[in-house]
Amino acid sequence: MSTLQHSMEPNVGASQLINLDSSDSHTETKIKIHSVEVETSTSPILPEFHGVMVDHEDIRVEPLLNDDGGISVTWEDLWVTVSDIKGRRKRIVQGLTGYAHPGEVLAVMGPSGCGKTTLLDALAGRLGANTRHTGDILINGRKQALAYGTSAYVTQDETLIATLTVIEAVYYSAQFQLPNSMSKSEKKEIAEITIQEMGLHDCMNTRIGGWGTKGLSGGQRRRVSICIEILTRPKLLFLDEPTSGLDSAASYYVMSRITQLEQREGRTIIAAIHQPSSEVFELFDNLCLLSLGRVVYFGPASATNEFFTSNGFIYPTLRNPSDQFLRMINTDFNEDIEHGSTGKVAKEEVINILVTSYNSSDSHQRVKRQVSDICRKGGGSLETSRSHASFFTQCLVLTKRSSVNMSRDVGYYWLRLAIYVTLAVSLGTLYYDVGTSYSSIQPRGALLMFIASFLTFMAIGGFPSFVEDMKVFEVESCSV
Ligand SMILES: Nc1ncnc2c1ncn2[C@@H]1O[C@H](COP(=O)(O)OP(=O)(O)OP(=O)(O)O)[C@@H](O)[C@H]1O
Repeated sequence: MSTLQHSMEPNVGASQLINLDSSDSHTETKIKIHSVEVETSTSPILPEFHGVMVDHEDIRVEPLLNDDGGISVTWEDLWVTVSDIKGRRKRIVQGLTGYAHPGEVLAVMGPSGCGKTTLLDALAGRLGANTRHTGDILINGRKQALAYGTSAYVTQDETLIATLTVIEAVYYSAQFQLPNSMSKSEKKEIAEITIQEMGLHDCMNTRIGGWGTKGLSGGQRRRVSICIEILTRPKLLFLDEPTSGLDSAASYYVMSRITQLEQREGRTIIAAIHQPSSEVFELFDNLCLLSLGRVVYFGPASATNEFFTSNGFIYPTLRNPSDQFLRMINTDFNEDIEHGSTGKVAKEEVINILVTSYNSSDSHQRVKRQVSDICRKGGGSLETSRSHASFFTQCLVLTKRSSVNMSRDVGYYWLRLAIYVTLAVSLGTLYYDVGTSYSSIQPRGALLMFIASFLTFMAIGGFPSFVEDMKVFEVESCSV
């Protein structure tokens, strides 16, 4: 047993390095705190932890209240179904219960198609029209909508304007997301700092690129998307595959910068992630492991290994743990898994064993307790509204951005301009001096008809660009 010497600030997140004074050796040890369950007569808010006697082995600090305006999200018995073309309903996620605290990263992991994105969409209120959900999704213990700018969602697919440079894309976004009370230079500074935080300073002036034009690499584009979403410093951040397309070093740097922000600003982060390296995995506070839409495990990420081992699934210690347990619960490929007591078992059986074990485990009871505690105690009051740029500024910035985009798109703008000029000269020559007599009515009518039909057909050529713009509009209108 040791004494927790360090007093924690109210807005400090759960993953903090604190000094622990070991009473017997008098040596200072740095430990990472995941969560603490301490029963005291005082409030369990973090600042009350002065001098509490806690177990050295597994100290867990779980802030139950967030008076600093942090956001706790809970979901209880969440089911999401989707209707197929025959009208039958297919279950995508089945009876999920969990929570995400301010100052913590919750990683949602599982094989492809297990329902990670669907869970994020349900929590963010972005489910599609053909999906239905039941169960409670609560923000700080209440059913409430989040104000503008308090949450952000980085989707799996990037919707960026290919012709813009990195700084332009982020700065334009800053101009219409950040409030009018900020000066242009402040907005630019925030854009530049955010770009630097995501390690993109070397390619600030590189065009994003896209179909037909090479620009940023896939991983860099991913980071630009993250930059744009974190500009408003949202309290709740959903990240769908933030590290896809990144090499392991870049994944680590991106995730560690995101977690630094989360610790500094008491942000709640829920990230669906495919295959993190061991180092990235260590950055997660809690893990929600899904398979076939069911929870296989929910709890501290650091205790996942123990959960699998206690259920008879042992994997080599020197391998990346997430690779190992994701392989065990992936039903897309047939492979029997070594099970301690019964020899080899099929993947479906592995999942059944794990789901049954989790449902009857202490971890599951702890999650339920946490959810009901959060719901009972609620949380700090949420911001009712955050200001953003006025309608007029938004129109101005979007018009400017659109003009820059079009002027850089040779096919869309300059080629058309050349065609129009050529056509105007040709038609002008053909119909030059048609006169003003009755006989000139017919050539005038023909000219008008030709111009009208030509412009209509030319407008169809702009359709692909319009579709791209609509994608950007959809993403931006969801976040603004
Ligand atoms: N709107 C929808 N209509 C039909 N099926 C859907 C819909 N949304 C999700 N699904 C199905 O639900 C399952 C889970 O999809 P989801 O995108 O949540 O998986 P995921 O775990 O995020 O996968 P990945 O890691 O490959 O992105 C998939 O089989 C998918 O086809």
